[in-house]
Amino acid sequence: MNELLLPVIFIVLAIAVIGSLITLLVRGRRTPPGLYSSPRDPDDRVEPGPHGATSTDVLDRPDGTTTDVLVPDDLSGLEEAPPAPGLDLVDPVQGRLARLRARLVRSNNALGKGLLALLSRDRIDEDVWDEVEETLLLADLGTDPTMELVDALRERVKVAGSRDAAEVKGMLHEELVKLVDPAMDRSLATERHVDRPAVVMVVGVNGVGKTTTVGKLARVLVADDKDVLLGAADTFRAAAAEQLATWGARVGVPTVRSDVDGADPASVAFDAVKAGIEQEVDVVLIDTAGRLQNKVGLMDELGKVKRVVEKHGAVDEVLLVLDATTGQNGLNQAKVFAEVVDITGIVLTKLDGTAKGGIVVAIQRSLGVPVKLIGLGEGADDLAPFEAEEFVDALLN
Ligand SMILES: Nc1nc2c(ncn2[C@@H]2O[C@H](COP(=O)(O)OP(=O)(O)OP(=O)(O)O)[C@@H](O)[C@H]2O)c(=O)[nH]1
Repeated sequence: MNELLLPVIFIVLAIAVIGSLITLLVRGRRTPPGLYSSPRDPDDRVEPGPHGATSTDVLDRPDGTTTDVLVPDDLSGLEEAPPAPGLDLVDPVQGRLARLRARLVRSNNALGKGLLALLSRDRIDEDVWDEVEETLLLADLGTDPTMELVDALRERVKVAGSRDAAEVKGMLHEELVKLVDPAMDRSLATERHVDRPAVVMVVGVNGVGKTTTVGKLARVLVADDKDVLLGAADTFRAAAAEQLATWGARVGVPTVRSDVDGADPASVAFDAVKAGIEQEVDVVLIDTAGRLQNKVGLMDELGKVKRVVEKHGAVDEVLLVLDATTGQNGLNQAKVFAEVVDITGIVLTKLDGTAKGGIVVAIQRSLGVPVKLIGLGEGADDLAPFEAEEFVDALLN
């Protein structure tokens, strides 16, 4: 019996040892956590190379010729890549405006304080209403919204017959929220389609913060578990593609760019979306060059970028970036851009540096398009989804 038992034990032990070795070998060959496996799933992350791209590729252009565009490699080559080095941790997006409200309060509370001081005077006569009007106009609220607000408040104060500070503040709060319009749909169309990514184009004049906004938005989307790809269609400014790729690399997002200065932006944008389709990403964000609204050639070029991208399918969002500190000039820019590319949302940057928060209302009114995001600083996570109530709260505190 013992003679039989010994070989059996030996065989069982040998099988166990060989099994363990095979398991270890298979584990060692798996994709490091965080890198793409094929096909992609929402949690995969790309390992950025220099400039955020992982290799160079030559893609077909829509017109059949070729262009040198740096496209992140397709996913197969990433299997053996080392784990990503420390990527940035992104601040949670939920409640960002509440966290950044100190910035708004600092720059805009003179408006709220001024209005409250006027409205809590013992006697509110015509002169006081004139001052209220002036304060609102100075905050760039615009003429029509200012008149509406003054009329509504005048009526309510008369009916209430009250000068109680808390009550007046409550009325002002309600009327301002109405003007900012909480009912507008401020969600970003960044849901992937069945067969292609959502495409977001970012447009605007020079220096308003387009590239910075694309970089910050990439972080917002990554924090929301989305696979993102950036397209550097700002081929005007030499440093723009590098700046964009650096933003992307910080959160493991690849960038499609051209290595030729002054390359055709439509071609780069087309190639970016093509790469996004091939790599099954969720969202492609396209940065475009700053262009003055009165330069017809440049505005035509922007229209072309959008039309060429749309050979892949409709663009989901066209975000117009406006610098809040430029006030009414932003309105003129907005109107011209809206004629060339259908604007679906406004990003209002540099609201941390101006007391003219009223521009939110003016811009929404003149375009009929909601402010979807606001920039409240130069920090990587200083971009917040816009919320009407929270915004008015910050103005009045
Ligand atoms: N204070 C503040 N600065 C900002 C904000 N957004 C962007 N900036 C700064 O604005 C400057 C211009 O930003 P860019 O992103 O390079 O602007 P751009 O529109 O891409 O510029 P061009 O490509 O030249 O048209 C940078 O110094 C940014 O840090 C913001 O919300 N607040």
